[in-house]
Amino acid sequence: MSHMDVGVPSSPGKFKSEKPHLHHHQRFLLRWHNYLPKLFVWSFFAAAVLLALFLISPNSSSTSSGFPHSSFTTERRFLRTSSAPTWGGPEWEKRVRSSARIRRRPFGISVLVTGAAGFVGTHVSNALRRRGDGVVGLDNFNDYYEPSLKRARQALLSHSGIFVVEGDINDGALLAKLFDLVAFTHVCHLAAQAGVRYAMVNPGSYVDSNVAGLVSLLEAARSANPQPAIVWASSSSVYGLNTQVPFSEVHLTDHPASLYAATKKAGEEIAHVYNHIYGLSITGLRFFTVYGPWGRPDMAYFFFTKDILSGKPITIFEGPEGATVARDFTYIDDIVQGCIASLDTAQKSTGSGGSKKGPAQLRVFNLGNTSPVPVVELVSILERQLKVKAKRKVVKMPGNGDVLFTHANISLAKKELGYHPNTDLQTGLKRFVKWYLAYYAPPSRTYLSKKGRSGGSSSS
Ligand SMILES: O=C(O)[C@H]1O[C@H](OP(=O)(O)OP(=O)(O)OC[C@H]2O[C@@H](n3ccc(=O)[nH]c3=O)[C@H](O)[C@@H]2O)[C@H](O)[C@@H](O)[C@H]1O
Repeated sequence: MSHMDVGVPSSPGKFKSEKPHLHHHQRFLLRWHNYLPKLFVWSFFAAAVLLALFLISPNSSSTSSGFPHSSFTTERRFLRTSSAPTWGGPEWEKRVRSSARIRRRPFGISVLVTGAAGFVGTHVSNALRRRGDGVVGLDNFNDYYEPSLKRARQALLSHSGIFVVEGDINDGALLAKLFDLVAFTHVCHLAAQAGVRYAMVNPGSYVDSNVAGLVSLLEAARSANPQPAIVWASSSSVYGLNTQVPFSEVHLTDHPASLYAATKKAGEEIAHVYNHIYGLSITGLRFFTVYGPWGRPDMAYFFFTKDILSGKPITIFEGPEGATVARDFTYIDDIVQGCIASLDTAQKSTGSGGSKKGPAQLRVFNLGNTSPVPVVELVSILERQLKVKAKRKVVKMPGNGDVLFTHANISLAKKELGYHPNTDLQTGLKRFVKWYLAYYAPPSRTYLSKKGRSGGSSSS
């Protein structure tokens, strides 16, 4: 029976006289029948609002650097990776093998580059390919920062004939498959959860990538036959609260100031274990604040550029009693030079079948620029390059894991790797700004529309 048949009022009171003819349970049912459409509409509306809030949450509560203003509690605990990473199948295997093929005989190497769609990963992969080495990339394309930038880097690599496998370093089956398909001579392990301050927002992601992910990678490498030599990204942050300058590899690294630093330090200890037990040849590189074209939007030089151009204030940290905060900013090409020299000088691993046949090489190098620059000076250089005055807001450095200064002693890398950084901050930032303006095309309306297209925020 429809409500039309029984004359259920369209508005209360209109057909009041008909109501008493109905039994109590009928009236109850009719009332519900009447409310159901409304209930449905309101439920639908509430669900839509919740969904919209969920979808916009990563950007709406973020600063340019991508972190929530209001609190450091975890607003989004897990990073999203590419929707459905798929691997396997004859076509996929063909692409992996073809990308790994060495074009430079007899000395070429075949390298698995993890984090290949990342900043350093892209540059290293390209440099290897340019000289004819085999390169296969691996990246999970997570949304720590705008995935569109990672996709653009992937397109660049694809243009050079490099295949980037979509997958996670924690996927042991995928790693085993890759080592099964290709006898990689080297792994350049650059996949990591980067960023010092974000460790207070999403600590779990540091453990997942920098500890569990590293172990997963080393497990696959020690089981591979032949075992590859490993070169991997540690960090200048392991020096933590060390006050001896310049930072040397012989200094203690027992006082990390952030969880990021602690996971990198843990990585160095884990490397020692895999070298000791399984004979893996391992080289850890302590990178000092790497910057340049195709860089990371979560880093200060990058989001300062964005904010200066859009007229937003930038926050510059200062130490206690106005102490200067400084970094040994290192240009990407110099870092690439150090990575490639490390790959070229890496000795073979000595293990096979899960046990070592003799001692293997274990190294750690600083890769810095050796000339720290105050952050205020970095801002002045950017102002000159961009021809826009920054709206500076100087604040006391919050207790967020940052250290006051970094300064690399690079004599060991000079001696063992022939490492000679030759790009000063002025020159390097000029190249970065040129790339940035071309990529985002500010400050015209094109900039705004492109920004929207690429996801807008420079959050991770
Ligand atoms: O060498 C490393 O091992 C690390 O280098 C990088 O960390 P950092 O040296 O901290 O770089 P970055 O964030 O660009 O801050 C630069 C400066 O700006 C200051 N800073 C920062 C933010 C801000 O709002 N204001 C400010 O003054 C800040 O206090 C600092 O003095 C990598 O991100 C990290 O992944 C790791 O690789």
